[in-house]
Amino acid sequence: MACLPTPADASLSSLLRRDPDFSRFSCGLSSSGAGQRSGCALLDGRLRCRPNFLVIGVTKAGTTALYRYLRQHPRVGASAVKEPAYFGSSNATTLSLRAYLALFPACEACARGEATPSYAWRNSAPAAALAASQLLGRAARLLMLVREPVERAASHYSYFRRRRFGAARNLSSALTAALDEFSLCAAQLGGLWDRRCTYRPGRRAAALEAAARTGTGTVVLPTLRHLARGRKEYELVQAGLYAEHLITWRRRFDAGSLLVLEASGLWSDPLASLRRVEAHLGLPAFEGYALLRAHTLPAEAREAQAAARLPRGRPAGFVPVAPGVVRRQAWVKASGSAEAEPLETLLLGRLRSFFQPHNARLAAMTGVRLVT
Ligand SMILES: Nc1ncnc2c1ncn2[C@@H]1O[C@H](COP(=O)(O)OS(=O)(=O)O)[C@@H](OP(=O)(O)O)[C@H]1O
Repeated sequence: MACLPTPADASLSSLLRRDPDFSRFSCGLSSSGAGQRSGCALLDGRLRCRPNFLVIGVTKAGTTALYRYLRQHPRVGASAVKEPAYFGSSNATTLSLRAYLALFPACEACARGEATPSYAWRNSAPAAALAASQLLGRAARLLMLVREPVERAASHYSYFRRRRFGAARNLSSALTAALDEFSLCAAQLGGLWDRRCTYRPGRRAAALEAAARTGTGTVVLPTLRHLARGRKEYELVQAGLYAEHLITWRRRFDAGSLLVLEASGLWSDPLASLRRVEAHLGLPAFEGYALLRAHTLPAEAREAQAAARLPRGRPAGFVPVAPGVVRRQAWVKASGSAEAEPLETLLLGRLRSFFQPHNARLAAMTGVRLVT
């Protein structure tokens, strides 16, 4: 009887190793051909089904809206909570497999899935991709929403501010700190850019330091040491390195498993995006979506909506909003005041040259073009 394979890389797969239900569930799957196809098996006498799709990210690119749309489709069994954050986590609060599977309806013929926007890009992304491929199989479907990275970072920063994460006083200083950290990391690890700076740069710094102490490695500048403290500002830029994250996830899943969608497309023409999602998940087209409105829209966007000729029956939240309008909205929110916080030309130039090669790689890999 073939069960889930033993993880090849034990250090990455502690989640899989420490939960005995993994082997029991996977053996149950393997014992019946039908179960294997549907991804459902008996676990302690109850039918449990693994997800067969994941919305892996990215944070602040409209994942809540996509999850809410998917919940409406009659053939989708979405998880009972939006962000179980099951894969990749190694702390004690991680859900057990049993609790995770209990989030999904035991519908053998439906597409079951969840949306955890941090799967794609966090330091734990390589571990999450491996664990997800081991539970779901390499042919599972993945969806990743991307958003112009500066706009995304501004939205993310406004969330940090509300939660009092990070030390930066405003969006500009947060982004400056993040860019400085990346430059330092890249400079110390060699070359203008180094993929090793994408995940756990602090760990790299500590390893280099240890090597330097024993005389076998490079001396690390003290300035890089603070990366080991996992500063939140770093995440503002880290999450926007979409091509790097794609490479990480593509390594673990079949070619064609991953669909990348642009957030602004989901917002401006949700039905067109949802048709692509349905096709990717092998679902029939659903005609009954209740279209969601944007959570918040700035006054300019509301005026633009009012002035626009709306297609009959389409709610106002879905009129395309000019990129500049959305961008200003994010900056207003990030600054926490009614006044927009314009980013200085110098900083914008730095951000553009930082993200440009990443955006170009994303375009080459997926055809999705983001202009910073
Ligand atoms: N329909 C529509 N139109 C315009 N904007 C929309 C829409 N749906 C979601 N959003 C914006 O998406 C941002 C939230 O993204 P997420 O749901 O992925 O956030 S989270 O990671 O789950 O916290 C958040 O962006 P900001 O407003 O810039 O913060 C939402 O306003």
